[in-house]
Amino acid sequence: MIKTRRLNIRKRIALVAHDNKKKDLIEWAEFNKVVLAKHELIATGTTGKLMEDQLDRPVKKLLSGPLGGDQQIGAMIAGGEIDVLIFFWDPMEAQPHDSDVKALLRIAMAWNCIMACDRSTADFVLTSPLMQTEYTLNIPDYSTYLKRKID
Ligand SMILES: O=C(CO)COP(=O)(O)O
Repeated sequence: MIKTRRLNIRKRIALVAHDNKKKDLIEWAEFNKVVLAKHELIATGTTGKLMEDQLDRPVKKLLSGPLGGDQQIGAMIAGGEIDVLIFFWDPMEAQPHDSDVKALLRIAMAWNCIMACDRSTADFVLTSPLMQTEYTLNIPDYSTYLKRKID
């Protein structure tokens, strides 16, 4: 049986950016302010504060990334509480919480979460007609894998 998840028209978008990428995310969010206004925003602590100031609207702020915010977003993805992840991670600088960053990227892949890690992909995601409709997301079927683990 194929498992699916129904995404509403109003998507729950998680926003996360590393320090060297925060300026990029702010500019991107300002450019896309009108579209973003139609959706619910969730973010790691510092990113969320910057987004609130820039967009002049409430953003659900979690802990700062290095203090557990990345893990909170990952848990929300696994729990079906995030529809889209916009994660501007820094490819040029190692982070003290690299293991959390990797875990977030991994769990997003594991759940087939819509994800963009740079401005061009984020633009393509946000302008997709699927953002303006309900959407049925297929959840990968790991039952064979799980069965193999139990056998
Ligand atoms: O570190 C982050 C993502 O890995 C982002 O966290 P902040 O938004 O709290 O800076």
